Amino acid sequence: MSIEKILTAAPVVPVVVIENLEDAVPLAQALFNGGLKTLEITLRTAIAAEAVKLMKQAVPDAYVGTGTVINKETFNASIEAGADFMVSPGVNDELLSLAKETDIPFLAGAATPSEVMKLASNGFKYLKFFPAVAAGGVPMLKSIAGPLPHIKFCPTGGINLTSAPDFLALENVVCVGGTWMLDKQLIKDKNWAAIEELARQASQL
Ligand SMILES: O=C(O)C(=O)C[C@H](O)[C@H](O)COP(=O)(O)O
Repeated sequence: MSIEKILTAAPVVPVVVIENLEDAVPLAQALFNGGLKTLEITLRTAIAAEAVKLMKQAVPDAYVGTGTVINKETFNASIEAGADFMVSPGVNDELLSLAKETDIPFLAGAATPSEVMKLASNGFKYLKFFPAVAAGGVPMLKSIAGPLPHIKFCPTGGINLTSAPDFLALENVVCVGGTWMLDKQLIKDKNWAAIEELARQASQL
């Protein structure tokens, strides 16, 4: 499986924080049925790895990956959970060497030209641009495309339904990450139909 295929399956990658394990499957189904084929599950909660396993079983056609992969522990937890891909908000040398040892696609994060260049020299062609809005948003990505047009990004961080199209219009953007379709109150109410509708809206961008 290539990171390109995973990132181009839909225009938006939902960045999911699972607070209750019982929400994992209906949430994944709602997102997938709404057209969001690639799901990033952040390893920020203790149950996240278990959630990834359940989601993969219940929605086998989705690409279910892990987010917040920041060290060896989260890297290994991702492998153990059977993640289809991994996402890091940045990168460090430990993660770089771990990523080379696995076939699981690894989406590393960068926020500056130097970070992009370092990852490009390590063979990365697709990167997470994080934190997208805080790090300069659309103008920053346009500037990076000047000297580094071959690197493609999934900008994430501060993007919403209104701003997503401006990012998606850029040549060097393949998809955006976001949380706006994961409305906390709707999840609390277990209103999966409404989440599916928000996902559908996002998938049609
Ligand atoms: O957990 C990680 O590894 C992250 O990189 C953080 C997420 O990408 C942001 O939490 C996105 O959240 P929004 O700003 O609401 O779009």
